[in-house]
Amino acid sequence: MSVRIAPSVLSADFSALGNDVRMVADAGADWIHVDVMDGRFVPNISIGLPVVAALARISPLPLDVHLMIVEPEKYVDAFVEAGAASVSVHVEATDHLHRLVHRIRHAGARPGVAINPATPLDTLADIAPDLDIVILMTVNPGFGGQTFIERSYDRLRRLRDLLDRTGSAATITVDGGVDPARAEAVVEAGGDVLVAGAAVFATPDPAGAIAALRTAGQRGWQARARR
Ligand SMILES: O=C(CO)[C@@H](O)[C@H](O)COP(=O)(O)O
Ligand SMILES: [Co+2]
Repeated sequence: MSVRIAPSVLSADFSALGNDVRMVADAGADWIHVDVMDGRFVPNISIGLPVVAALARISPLPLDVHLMIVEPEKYVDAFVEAGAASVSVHVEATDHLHRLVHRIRHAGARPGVAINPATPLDTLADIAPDLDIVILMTVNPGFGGQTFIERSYDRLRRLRDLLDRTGSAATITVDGGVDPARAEAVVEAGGDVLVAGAAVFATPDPAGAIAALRTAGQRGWQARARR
């Protein structure tokens, strides 16, 4: 196992989404991260079910769907049906996280939980063993291209400890403001999957950015293994 790279199509060219997905797949990305925003849980509206279904038809890579929506219980089955390989819901968006996580798995996708920068990590302690993915938000959700919140390194280390302590095999996805300059430290602190939107799609050389994320991430992975 090694670091995985998940470009976020939030910063892709929406008029040529299929091309952008194929381009990052050819460049060696591992997952396609799809940010679904409803204008209520977050102050932005992005894409929804028809786009996920269309991407699922053409994507050579698994779709990692990040739901930033209220009442996610109304929609998780539909996103799995649309072709999501993993579906993550926000811990802040539901009162019935255990039921929802198991519903996602029962529907046939890998369940994940995303957590905002100000939410105590301990909220995850009792659900962690049931998760495949924890998305640690390193910006406030809602927009691509924001600056990584520095305090996230400490949260990453504490989340890694929490997963070890609770016997959880979940991977940690680091989401927001990740770029090649931060990738090594982010992985060394506990990240397994690097989401990158602007750092991939808002550069003139997306393939080079993916390679740089992987090289730096691998260094962090090795440093973590040595500890
Ligand atoms: O979920 C989100 C934002 O809410 C992210 O997935 C962003 O889309 C990542 O974009 P960058 O910060 O890497 O530009
Ligand atoms: Co996201």
